[in-house]
Amino acid sequence: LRLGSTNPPRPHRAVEAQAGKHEPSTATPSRGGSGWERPRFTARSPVVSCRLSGKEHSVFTGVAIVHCSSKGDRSPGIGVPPEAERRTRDKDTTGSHLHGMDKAGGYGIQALGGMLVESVHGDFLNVVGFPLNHFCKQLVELYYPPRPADLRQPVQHDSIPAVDTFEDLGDVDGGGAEPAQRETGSRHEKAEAGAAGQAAAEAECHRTRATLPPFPTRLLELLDGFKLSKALLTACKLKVFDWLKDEAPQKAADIASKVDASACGTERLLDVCAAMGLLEKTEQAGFALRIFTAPAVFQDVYYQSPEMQLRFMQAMHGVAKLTARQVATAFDLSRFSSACDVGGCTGALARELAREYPRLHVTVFDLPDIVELAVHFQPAGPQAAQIHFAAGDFFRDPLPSAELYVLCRILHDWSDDKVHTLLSKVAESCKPGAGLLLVETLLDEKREAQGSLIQSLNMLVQTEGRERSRGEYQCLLELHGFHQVQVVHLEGVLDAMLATRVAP
Ligand SMILES: C[S@@+](CC[C@H](N)C(=O)[O-])C[C@H]1O[C@@H](n2cnc3c(N)ncnc32)[C@H](O)[C@@H]1O
Repeated sequence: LRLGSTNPPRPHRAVEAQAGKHEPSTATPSRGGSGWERPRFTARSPVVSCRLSGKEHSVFTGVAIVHCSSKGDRSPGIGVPPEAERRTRDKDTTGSHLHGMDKAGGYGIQALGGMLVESVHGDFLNVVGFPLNHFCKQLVELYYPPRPADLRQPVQHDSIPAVDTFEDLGDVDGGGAEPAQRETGSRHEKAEAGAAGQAAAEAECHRTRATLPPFPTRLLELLDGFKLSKALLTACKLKVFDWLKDEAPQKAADIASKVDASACGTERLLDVCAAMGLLEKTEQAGFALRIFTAPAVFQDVYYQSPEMQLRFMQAMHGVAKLTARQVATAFDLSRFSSACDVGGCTGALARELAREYPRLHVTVFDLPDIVELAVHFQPAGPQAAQIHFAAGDFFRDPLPSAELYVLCRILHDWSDDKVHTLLSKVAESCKPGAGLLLVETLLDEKREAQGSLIQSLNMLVQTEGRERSRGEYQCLLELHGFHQVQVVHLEGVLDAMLATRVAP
């Protein structure tokens, strides 16, 4: 697929001069019963072209112009105006393919869908469905707020100013807030008026700056993120990482010749990969693949500072509150009188267990710092007397004794070795007949569920863990003496498994 889009519909003089050169050869969609307005051509045309069976097909969609001129507030993703689509289908046998293309926005080309896209003509963000028009207007409001005098004479904003006219907003044609200077009076008068005008403008500028909101850094980070993902896809497509896989560091020029790309472009691409931490760059040796040898440890990732700890707890608390009731009621746990929620964080699940089983006493076991902060998450209520907190490290310290152990979203954080260590500790603490309630997202056996595979990749990037299938968990449980495994799929992504400890 090749996707094309157009940028601002308002003509900039420099671009206007070229208008016509890029006008589409196909007819423009006219206003019909479909609600689409006739687009006005100003500069480049929004063209979607696709290569199918080696043949290039270009389709005029009217995407950006139609939306910008009629609605004014959102530029869409790829969306083919119904009439344009019909025209093209009538003319071309690629109708079904085009139908696929008009869903390109839905495939999320900014994310994994980007893998389908060979190249983008025009503005990537416009193809994605970035609300460019709205965005530009907001920028203008941020940096060029209208003066009271301008507000009295409303400016017709039938469209956004072209992006490349932003620096020129003082120009009347540019549609900005600064009115043009009038040519009146003698040279001397003009010079005086000019100086006074400039002083006033500077004072105005200082005042405006002082009241400006902070620079939108997050927005720029977001844009950088889009660009980084495209750079990464390009590097993968050129097989840069494959060329570096088994070899010593290489100079950009050597890789350029292997991937058949320009030396300068390849060097920039490799620099971006190095900045992302995927390659290592040394001036003498060149670029080498970065080997991730030391997997991250949970605390190092999430608990780097007290602020991060608290933020993580807040996130966990929110998620746990959403799922706690389902977890607590997945099985009948009324035969247990004591439970230990291992890695129970803020105690959100403990509270739901206590509410559901009024004779159950629950100990929440977590790291000392977390237990200390957990007080901030405890609401008053009748369950409070059923819940206690105990601090410790579940790899090193003895676990509180209980008839039921709960491991909710714990094992997926850890490597197989660590999971064995933890399960053997739980098994040691259990008497025969004790229960183990395991809550995780089970990978489907064929590993086809994209969502959980992506989640599994996420676990690897963020921790040393991974998601596992029902079979894998069952093997782990049985290896540690837990049998009679029952599984319940909860609404959403979680699954609950209940197993019973048998006599060793
Ligand atoms: C992913 S959270 C799950 C929290 C909770 N079980 C839930 O499902 O919402 C993992 C929890 O394990 C705790 N944890 C991590 N390493 C630990 C350790 N070595 N000893 C005790 N708790 C630990 C963390 O502090 C955190 O509360």
